[in-house]
Amino acid sequence: MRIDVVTVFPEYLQPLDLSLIGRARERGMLDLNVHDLRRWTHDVHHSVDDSPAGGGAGMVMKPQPWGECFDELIPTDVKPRLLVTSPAGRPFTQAMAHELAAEPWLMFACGRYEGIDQRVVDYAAERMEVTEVSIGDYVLFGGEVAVLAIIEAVTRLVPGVLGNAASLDDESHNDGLLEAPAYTRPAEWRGHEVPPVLLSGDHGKVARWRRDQALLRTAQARPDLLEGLDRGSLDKRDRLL
Ligand SMILES: Nc1ccccc1-c1cnco1
Repeated sequence: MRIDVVTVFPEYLQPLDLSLIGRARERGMLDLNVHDLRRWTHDVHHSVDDSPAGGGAGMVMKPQPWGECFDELIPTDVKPRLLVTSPAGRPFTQAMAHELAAEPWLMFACGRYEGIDQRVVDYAAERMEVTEVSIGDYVLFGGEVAVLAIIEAVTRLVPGVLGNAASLDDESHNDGLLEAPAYTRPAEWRGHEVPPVLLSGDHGKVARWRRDQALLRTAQARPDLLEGLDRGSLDKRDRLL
């Protein structure tokens, strides 16, 4: 998978040099490139923003650098899927992570200030698939943090990036539920015990306990997820809870 990130703060993306993503890049599993948008500016101040048309507070990212960036990075015959991080975007979910993990080439445009001139999105949408995406209902200084979160969620689904693929099986949102609580040694710690079923060696009982805990946790913290759950995926015991 190829990923390009265009940002005015390339150093914000340095965490992508670390850990499993960094290793996947070294091994050639991820072709990930970070580009400074100011590379496509021509004035002495390398300006990327201007006053908002119609007035108002703040500044808007101007279209010219983005247009020249696309001209250089995107050939005529092969197009990336363009993700524009924005508070007004489509909510990012695990389902979208799976959708994006199937794409051969992703390009992320990190907005700053009051956003990117809308014509950048409209112009790009004439040439490639463009999705404005949000990681939540809150306001950040810019899109870089959102891009880090999305790239981590997506690349860990790319075969070979996550060492032990089994880790993908029992995690939150994978089966529509939040994951069960996790424990390790010692069996008792400061008056708190590991639930005895987890030490029983009975794999069937452990699996049932984890499923019950996942359902209870989801009902308490995210009842909305239960509404969206395919009822067919609930077995008879689930319905008793
Ligand atoms: N607040 C923001 C400001 C700029 C670019 C993205 C965002 C964003 C993305 N998801 C939530 O917020």
